[in-house]
Amino acid sequence: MSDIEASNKRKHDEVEEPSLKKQKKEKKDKKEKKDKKDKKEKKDKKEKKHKSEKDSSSSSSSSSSAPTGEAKSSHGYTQSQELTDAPQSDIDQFFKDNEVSVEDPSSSSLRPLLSFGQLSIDAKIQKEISKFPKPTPIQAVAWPYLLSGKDVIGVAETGSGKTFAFGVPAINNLLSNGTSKNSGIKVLVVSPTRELASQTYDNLKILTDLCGLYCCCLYGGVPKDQQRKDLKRSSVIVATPGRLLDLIEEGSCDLSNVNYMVLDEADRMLEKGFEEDIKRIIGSTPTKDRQTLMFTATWPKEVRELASTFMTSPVKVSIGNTDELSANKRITQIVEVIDHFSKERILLDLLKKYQSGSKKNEKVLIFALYKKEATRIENLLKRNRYDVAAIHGDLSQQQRTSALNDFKQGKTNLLLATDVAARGLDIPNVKTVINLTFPLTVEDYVHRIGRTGRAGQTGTAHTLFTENEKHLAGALVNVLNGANQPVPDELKKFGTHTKKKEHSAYGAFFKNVDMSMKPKKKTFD
Ligand SMILES: Nc1ncnc2c1ncn2[C@@H]1O[C@H](COP(=O)(O)OP(=O)(O)OP(=O)(O)O)[C@@H](O)[C@H]1O
Repeated sequence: MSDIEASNKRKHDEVEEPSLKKQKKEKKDKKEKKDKKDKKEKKDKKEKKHKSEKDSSSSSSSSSSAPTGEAKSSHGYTQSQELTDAPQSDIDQFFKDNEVSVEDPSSSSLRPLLSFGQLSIDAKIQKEISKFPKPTPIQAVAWPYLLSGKDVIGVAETGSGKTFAFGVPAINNLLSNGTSKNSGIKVLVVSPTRELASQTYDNLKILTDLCGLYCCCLYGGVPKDQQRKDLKRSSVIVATPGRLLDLIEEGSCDLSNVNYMVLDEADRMLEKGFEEDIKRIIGSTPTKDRQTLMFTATWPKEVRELASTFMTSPVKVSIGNTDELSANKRITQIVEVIDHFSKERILLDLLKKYQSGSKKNEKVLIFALYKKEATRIENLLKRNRYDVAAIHGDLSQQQRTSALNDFKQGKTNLLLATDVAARGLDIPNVKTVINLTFPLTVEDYVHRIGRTGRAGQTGTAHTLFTENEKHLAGALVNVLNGANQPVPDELKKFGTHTKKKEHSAYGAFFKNVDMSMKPKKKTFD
């Protein structure tokens, strides 16, 4: 199977595709849409004019130095007196310790929140979030900009609290804008997989429940009826693209009131294959006064230009050196170069190593690349009397959900998954990730191993690497070096040539993008 076929196959595992029926309906609606489009174009012209006036009113300079103490107030955010009074040396130290970099076209230089006490938001949300000792760096730096109404690109390592980084301002902004149950959908979070959408929903629901608002989760593989009902009263939705488009096109989901939109795992959502869906979804939200957020742990140059077309003067907040692809440094990475045919025997040896004796009950997550491989390995493990749960695209949604829950709750300590589980999933206490087959990209590798070592913990990732993946050896060596991990000689033998990642839309002609450039605006019907 070619890489492209495999990649497309994988995407089918992960994202709900709009149905054929819908495509027919689309044709029928085309004429109607054209009439609407003419009207909309007129409206958009006016909005564009308004936006470019807004953009040009802000300076285009950018800064990555620690902001100074002057009290700031904009769009409902006022810097607390405590933060204003904090010595500049504390702010400088925070920037240094956490390798923070901020590129802010409007030079608003908002100080990071060094404690929850410096955050002035709704008391109920404040109380809930204060169950943690302090904001994580991405929360500390992004919150002031998000509460100020800025578009933000947030890049920080796996397991660093990005969900609340975008979730807390989302719900607080709803409250400060006086949102009620009848205000329509105001907040939209788009996620690449059903499991991640559901997890993000669980997190946001904690906050909306506290505030008397409703949140709902839209994904495929389950009936639509309940989702249609939930949509009627929800202010916040978390959705996978396919089901969301289905519900938009049948008229059950109206995004025209959305003013806060998040692309979670943004680089994945902007990849070819999802790009068209994302354009259609964004095209259903208002262009004017929409705050747009992109969050991820990996931000390849290839997607940055496309991202900028959806955003207005975004502030880019990075924790760590995010210009280079980098992995969480608390994860011990072991890479073993092996012969393809010895994989299964080595896997059984690794399970003895990572799940026996005092480690008997430790959670291990195994990644395979294809559904067929996952099924074959699941059978192998069962034959060897391992109690293994599995998540991949050949299983029903009910089977996927119950496998993940069993693993989360520790009912089973071994989970076998395809890349459907690579991004975002926050599973407590995964001690070891085994990459049985290397993923298609090194970005996916960083996300896969990020299922361990979350929220300040440590973990181990053991990766089997074969000659079939030698074109990724150079990029993997860079990730290992960046995290001070040993590089096996056998890996170096493949050479350290790094194959440039091609964007399927821009191909070999892709240009690296200057983030200080003014965004170009595209309008979608
Ligand atoms: N301020 C905080 N202090 C400590 N833990 C936190 C804090 N905020 C969130 N967490 C916890 O950290 C864990 C990881 O958070 P989250 O899932 O949001 O990570 P992420 O950065 O989105 O990871 P990924 O890149 O894999 O999607 C969660 O269990 C979450 O509850």
